Amino acid sequence: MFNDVDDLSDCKVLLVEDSVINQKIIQVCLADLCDVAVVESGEEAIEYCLQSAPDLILMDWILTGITGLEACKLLQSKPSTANIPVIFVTSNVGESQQEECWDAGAVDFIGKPIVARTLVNRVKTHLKYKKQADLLREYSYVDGLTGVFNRRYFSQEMDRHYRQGQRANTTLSMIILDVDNFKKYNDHYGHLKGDDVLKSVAKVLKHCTRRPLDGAFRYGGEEFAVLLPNTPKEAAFEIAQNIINGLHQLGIEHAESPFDVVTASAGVSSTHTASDPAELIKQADTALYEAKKNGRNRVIEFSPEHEKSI
Ligand SMILES: Nc1nc2c(ncn2[C@@H]2O[C@H](COP(=O)(O)OP(=O)(O)OP(=O)(O)O)[C@@H](O)[C@H]2O)c(=O)[nH]1
Repeated sequence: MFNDVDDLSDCKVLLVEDSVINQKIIQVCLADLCDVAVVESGEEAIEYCLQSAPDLILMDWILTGITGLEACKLLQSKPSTANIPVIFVTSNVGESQQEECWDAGAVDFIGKPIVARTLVNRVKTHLKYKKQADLLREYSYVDGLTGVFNRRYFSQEMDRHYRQGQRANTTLSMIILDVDNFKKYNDHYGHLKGDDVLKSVAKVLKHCTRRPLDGAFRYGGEEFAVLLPNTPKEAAFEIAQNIINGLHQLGIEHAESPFDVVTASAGVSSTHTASDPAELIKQADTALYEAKKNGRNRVIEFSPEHEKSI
């Protein structure tokens, strides 16, 4: 899992330094290790990090405008930048300055004048830590069998997208999808073949949800969820239909199904009718129940009528 952390060439270090000579020295030292971007002030550093987070920041202490220490504290206070490790590069290495570095949230400091080997080794060590932490976070969010996100991440993403949709006044839609007659499939073909079916479903989901904010999740055993931020229910219905058709067209033999191939059913809901995340999920589930009741291999969009029929 961690074999690829030794290659740091895809890592980006942001150097916050207003001395051109120091910029050049550090860039030359790190040239063979990783990518280095340079900004000259704390304000620019914060703006840069909000656009695209680097893997590590090398921060000068004394800068024009806010100090490096203040910039570090500001970065630590924002959820989207708090994970970026900051190393101070400073000639202020007295005891009280070191205390201030730690208090500001820095992970390390490097004294000036710079010793090339120390700089390279410290940067290498912290980039490796960062890469390992990123990988662990990614793995803890991904379902091991299917490669789509897991249910824990679904809960986080649901909350985040719901709140974002409320703020921006946009519609969040969701799909819940369940493989049809899957117990019979497992009983007939065996559990391993069943696992292959789940992998195929995940592939179709990934193929049909391509916008950057769309997310596909394994919601339960043979149940999947799709979150579609900024997507009206009509468009969500179409995406669900594409998924159902896509799976049907794979033509995976299912001798125990009336369709002869593996199919799935889906329920669609949106914040047009749901007023909180729990209701959004419940409504998609209700619509899925209707799809199963109406013969399977189909998509049903939630309607308040369904609640009366339960
Ligand atoms: N192979 C495999 N099977 C799983 C996994 N998770 C859940 N299942 C199986 O999925 C089946 C779901 O069965 P049911 O809930 O009865 O649903 P169904 O047979 O698909 O029937 P309908 O949903 O009504 O069409 C059970 O047999 C579970 O054991 C998994 O990770 N791999």
